Amino acid sequence: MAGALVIAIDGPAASGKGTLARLLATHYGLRHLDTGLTYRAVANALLELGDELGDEAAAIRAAHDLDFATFDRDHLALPEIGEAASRIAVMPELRKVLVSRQRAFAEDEPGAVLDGRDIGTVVCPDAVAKLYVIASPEVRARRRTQEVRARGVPVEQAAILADILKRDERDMARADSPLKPAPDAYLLDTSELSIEAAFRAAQDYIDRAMTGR
Ligand SMILES: Nc1ncnc2c1ncn2[C@@H]1O[C@H](COP(=O)(O)OP(=O)(O)O)[C@@H](O)[C@H]1O
Ligand SMILES: Nc1ccn([C@@H]2O[C@H](COP(=O)(O)OP(=O)(O)O)[C@@H](O)[C@H]2O)c(=O)n1
Repeated sequence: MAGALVIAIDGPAASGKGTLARLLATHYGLRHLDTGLTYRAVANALLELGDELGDEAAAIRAAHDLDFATFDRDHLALPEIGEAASRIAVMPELRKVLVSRQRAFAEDEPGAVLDGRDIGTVVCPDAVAKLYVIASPEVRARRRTQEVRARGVPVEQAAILADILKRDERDMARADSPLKPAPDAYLLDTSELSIEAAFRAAQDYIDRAMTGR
């Protein structure tokens, strides 16, 4: 993996991880993987097969079959799939399969930006830069509500807030790879920042991390 440059971005639901990851990948000429989509796609496969969400063997088969290049982002963005994703994300053997595939993606040249919940702590602990992105629950619920409505799905902000809080709690409380900042992560609160300002703050930190300053 000599030379692969990896940027890890973690944080709670709708904090702005994916937005930053896409912008940073373009800026640094890296590939991007939204690891949340991998959990959402497995959950979606189980729902489509009519399988129980608790069937770990079926989840593992779906994880092996995933094509990381062709996620149906619009469909996977539905709130009920996010909820189902966080329920299957507690399964240790499923996580092993997805983590191994995510790591392989990260290690390909020239490197990549990965965003999720356990990138800096588990998937890529040696990443050159680690960001932990947060925003207040109210701000996150407002942004996510606008985003889902823009996709043509009518949702109530109160329901989105409840979904976000429930998922955060489950993601932070699970035994395997809980959501938490890596000890060496840079904390970025985007509550009061525009996308542009958040990007500049992230870029400034990453430039310093890459030059060892
Ligand atoms: N700093 C920001 N200011 C305003 N809106 C933002 C900001 N960062 C992200 N958003 C918007 O908030 C929503 C959630 O962001 P996203 O990057 O998808 O979060 P995550 O990947 O953490 O779930 C998106 O609609 C995105 O455009
Ligand atoms: N690296 C990751 C990424 C997502 N997940 C799980 O997948 C769910 C959906 O992740 P996501 O990143 O698509 O969610 P949002 O932050 O976009 O709402 C999360 O609530 C987690 O339970 C995980 O466990 N580990």
